[in-house]
Amino acid sequence: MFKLISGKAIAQKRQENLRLEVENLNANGVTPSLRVVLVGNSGPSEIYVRNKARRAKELGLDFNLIRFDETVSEKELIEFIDSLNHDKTVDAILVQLPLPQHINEEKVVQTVSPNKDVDGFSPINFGYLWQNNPNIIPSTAGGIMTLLEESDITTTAKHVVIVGRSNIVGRPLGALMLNSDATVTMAHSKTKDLKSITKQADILISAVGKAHFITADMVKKGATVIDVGMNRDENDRLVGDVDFDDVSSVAGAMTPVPGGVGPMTILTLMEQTIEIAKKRV
Ligand SMILES: NC(=O)C1=CN([C@@H]2O[C@H](COP(=O)(O)OP(=O)(O)OC[C@H]3O[C@@H](n4cnc5c(N)ncnc54)[C@H](OP(=O)(O)O)[C@@H]3O)[C@@H](O)[C@H]2O)C=CC1
Ligand SMILES: Nc1nc(=O)c2c([nH]1)NC[C@@H]1CN(c3ccc(C(=O)N[C@@H](CCC(=O)O)C(=O)O)cc3)C=[N+]21
Ligand SMILES: [Mg+2]
Repeated sequence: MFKLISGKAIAQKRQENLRLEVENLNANGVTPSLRVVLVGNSGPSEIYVRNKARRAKELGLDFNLIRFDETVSEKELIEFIDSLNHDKTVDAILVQLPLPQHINEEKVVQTVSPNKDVDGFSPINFGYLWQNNPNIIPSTAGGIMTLLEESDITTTAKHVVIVGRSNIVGRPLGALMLNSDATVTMAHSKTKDLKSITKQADILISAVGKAHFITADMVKKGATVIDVGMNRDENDRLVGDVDFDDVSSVAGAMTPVPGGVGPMTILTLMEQTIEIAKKRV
């Protein structure tokens, strides 16, 4: 038995409730507002921005994308973020990553006020998460937890293997899985004999950024496989990290790309923007 997990369908279903919450806030004179800062351009960031703008519009959020040229100075960027921190009409701030080489990413992330840090990347929110006392959490990791919940896939006592340890995906997901009583293994580019580790996973999550990276020989029969990757293949098609046709013959459940984790990331971002805005009522 094989189950295709549609993040798209789950996100659509939950968005209906969100719309009602926004109506409720509107009745109280509050329109949740989100500001997205994008420096230069990268493929995955452009997809993210486009889809966020669409969902925000459907929900009636006050959404604004602020683009900076790749050559913007660190100082100018930080001053701009600080102006958003002080703007009372702004609930939530998201700075798209990665940033260009000449800009210190840590410094920029630390500039975002923890109260408006809808990505959950600020050290305060990251710390809360790792103390099992989460406040605002990173959207992709949060979206994956919702996706599993909605698919009745439990995490307690499961062996969860996460490939990738970035601050955006792998690390926060490791914390959430640990908080949810999974036994967690985090693998990365220095991991020895990766296949022997991924083969142990009841739930395997790939956040590497390489097309066809996960193949059937790396997956235990019946395992759940979650594909975070956003890559272009040889034919310039959008694909994940998982070799879908190969792995679907052994996995028990799997997310597609597109239509898997991506829509859940956006849903979670919208949910958290609305949560922050509720504090204004
Ligand atoms: N769908 C969504 O909502 C989202 C999708 N993405 C996509 O997910 C992918 C990962 O993103 P992100 O976490 O930002 O990427 P990063 O490049 O920051 O991290 C990649 C991770 O993969 C590890 N890695 C690289 N090569 C190997 C290897 N051969 N074996 C094992 N591990 C390896 C790296 O290890 P090391 O740390 O040792 O370098 C690193 O930890 C990208 O395709 C991105 O576009 C990202 C965010 C959201
Ligand atoms: N601060 C920050 N936070 C992030 O969460 C972040 C980031 N920077 N930088 C870029 C990556 C990438 N990312 C995506 C989110 C959703 C889709 C998405 O909507 N995917 C659709 C694509 C469908 C399509 O339009 O083709 C899907 O998978 O179905 C893609 C990529 C978030 N990231
Ligand atoms: Mg940099």
